[in-house]
Amino acid sequence: MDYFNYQDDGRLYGEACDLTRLAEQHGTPLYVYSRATLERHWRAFDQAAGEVDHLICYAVKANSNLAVLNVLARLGSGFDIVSKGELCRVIAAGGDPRKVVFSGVGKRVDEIRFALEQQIFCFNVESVAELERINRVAGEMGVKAPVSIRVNPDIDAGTHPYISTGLKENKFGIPIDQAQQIYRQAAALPHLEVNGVDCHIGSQLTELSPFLEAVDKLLALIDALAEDGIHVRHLDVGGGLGVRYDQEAPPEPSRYAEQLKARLQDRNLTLVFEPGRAIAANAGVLLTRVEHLKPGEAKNFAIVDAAMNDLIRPALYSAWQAIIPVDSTLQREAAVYDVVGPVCETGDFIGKDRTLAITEGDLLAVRSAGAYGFVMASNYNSRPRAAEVMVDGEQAFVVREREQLTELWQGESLLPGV
Ligand SMILES: Cc1ncc(COP(=O)(O)O)c(C=O)c1O
Ligand SMILES: N[C@@H](CCCC[NH3+])C(=O)O
Repeated sequence: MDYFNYQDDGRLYGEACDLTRLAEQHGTPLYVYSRATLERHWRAFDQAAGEVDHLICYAVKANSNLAVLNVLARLGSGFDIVSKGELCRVIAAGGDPRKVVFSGVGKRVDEIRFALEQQIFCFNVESVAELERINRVAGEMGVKAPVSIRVNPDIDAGTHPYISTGLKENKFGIPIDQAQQIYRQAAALPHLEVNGVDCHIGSQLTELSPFLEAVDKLLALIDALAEDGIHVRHLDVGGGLGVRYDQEAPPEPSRYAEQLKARLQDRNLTLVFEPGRAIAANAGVLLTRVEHLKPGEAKNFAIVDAAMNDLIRPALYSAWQAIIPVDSTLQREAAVYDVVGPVCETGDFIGKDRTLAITEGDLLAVRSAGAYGFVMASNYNSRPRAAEVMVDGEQAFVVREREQLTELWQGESLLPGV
C-alpha cells in the first residue's frame, strides 16, 4: 500500500499533492517520496515486532536522502550502514548512532575508528581479518568494540543472483560451518564484546521459507555458542523482505515477525531488522516526461527524459517497475513501447513492451522507485542528477535540489601550460 493514487480528476497524486503540478514546478526527471508511506512501512515492522525487544535499523543504502532518514529517525528508527558516509548522513539527519549497525565486507580503519567514537550499537563483522582489525583499533582507543558475526548460512534466497548474498559463493559473511570456531576466536580477543549473531541472505525475497531456514540455523548456532559460554544478546535477521513491483505477493512484516517470535521461544534475544526496500521502494515514484515517440518496424520507442543514470535497476537486473501516465484523462492512441532514456547504451531502458497511451510532452510515473533509485544514480553522459521532493499531506518540500551542470566538473582542472 502506498499513497500514490489517482484522484477524482483522473490525475496521479502523491498524498494530497498533484504530481502534474510538482513536475511543472520542479522539472523532470523528478523523484517524489511520500512521508506517510515511509512512516506506515516503518511502523509495520515496529508493530509486528510488538512486545519483543527489538531494533529496526533501516538500511540507509536503499535511500539515504537526509529527509528520508530524518522522517525515520523521528519515529525512533535505528540504521544499518555500510560506510562512514552513511553514518555521517545518519548523524546529519538527527539519527542516533547508538542505534546503528555497521555492515559491509570492507570496513576501513578510519571508518571503524569513527564508528567507535560514535558509540554505534554493533559491527556486523564479515571476516576473521576484520575481527582482528576491529580488535586492534578498539585496543588503540582503549575501548571494547561491540561485534556480531555475519553468518553466511548457505541458503538460496530465490532472488536475482546479483542481489543474493547468503550462498557459499557470495562474498558476504562467515560460512556457517566455521562460525562456532570463529566466535570462540572472537570471544578470546580482548577488545571485543561479542553480543550478537547476524545474517542477511539477499534482497527482494518474496517467500518466508529462506528467512526461516536461515533463522533456524542461526538459533542452533546461538544455542551451541551458549554451551561454549558465549551468550549473545541479539539476533539480527538482516533485511531483504520483498515488495510488490508487479504481481509479487511478499509476506507482510507481521507474518514474518510472528514466525520469528514463535522460534525465539524463551531465548532472551533482542530482534534486529534491517529493512531497506520494504520501507522505501513503494514510498517513491520517478516522474519523467516523454521527449519523443519513435515508431519502428521491430519496436516502438518512447524516449523519455529519465535514463539508466537516474534509475539503473532495469538496466542492471532487468528489473520490472510499473510505468503509468500521470494524467489518466488524456485521450491518446495506445501502442506498445520500449520506454528508453537518452543515454547512449542499448541497455538504457526503463521498461520494455509497455502498452501506453501517450504523446510527446506527456508525464509518466515510474512506480516503486523510492529504494535503490536516486542512491544508485550517476552522472553518466554528463547528466545532472534529478531533484528529490518529499510530499507530506498537501505540502511538498524539495529535499534535494536538481544538480547543476557546473557541479559536474567541480574539482576537475585543466593541465597547466599550452
Ligand atoms: C547487510 C544488509 N542489510 C540490509 C539490506 C537491505 O536489504 P533490503 O533493501 O532488501 O531490505 C542489505 C541490502 O540488501 C544489506 O546488504
Ligand atoms: N540495488 C539492489 C538491491 C541491492 C541490495 C543491497 N544489498 C536493487 O535495486 O534491487
